[in-house]
Amino acid sequence: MKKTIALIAHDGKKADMVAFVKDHIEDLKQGHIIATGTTGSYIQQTGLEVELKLSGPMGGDAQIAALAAEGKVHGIIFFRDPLGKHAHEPDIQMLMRISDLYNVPLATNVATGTLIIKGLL
Ligand SMILES: O=C(CO)COP(=O)(O)O
Repeated sequence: MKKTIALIAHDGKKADMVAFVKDHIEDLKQGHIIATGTTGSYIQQTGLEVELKLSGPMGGDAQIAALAAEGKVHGIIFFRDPLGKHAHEPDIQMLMRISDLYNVPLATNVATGTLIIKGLL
């Protein structure tokens, strides 16, 4: 069964996410990739197949959290912008809480994101 990996990046980190996807595209092709809407539309430009959820501020983080709670997401790579402020901060915290509650690996930077890919794909 393919592992489902969620990719999410705040605006200040979207370029980093695209570079990360390009660096790991062959590994990522082994999984089922989902992403929040805007992040996903950038990732699609790399040629990687991505299932798009809603944009983060419109509920995309919450959708991914719900899937994680149902055991349908096996790893989350979430490049947060430590300098940004977000109207949907409660959703972001909820996603992180759910990943801890259900023991779903969640990476917040390139180094740990690489470990998730190497461990799961
Ligand atoms: O806001 C986000 C995560 O909290 C990301 O959402 P987008 O990928 O739609 O920009």
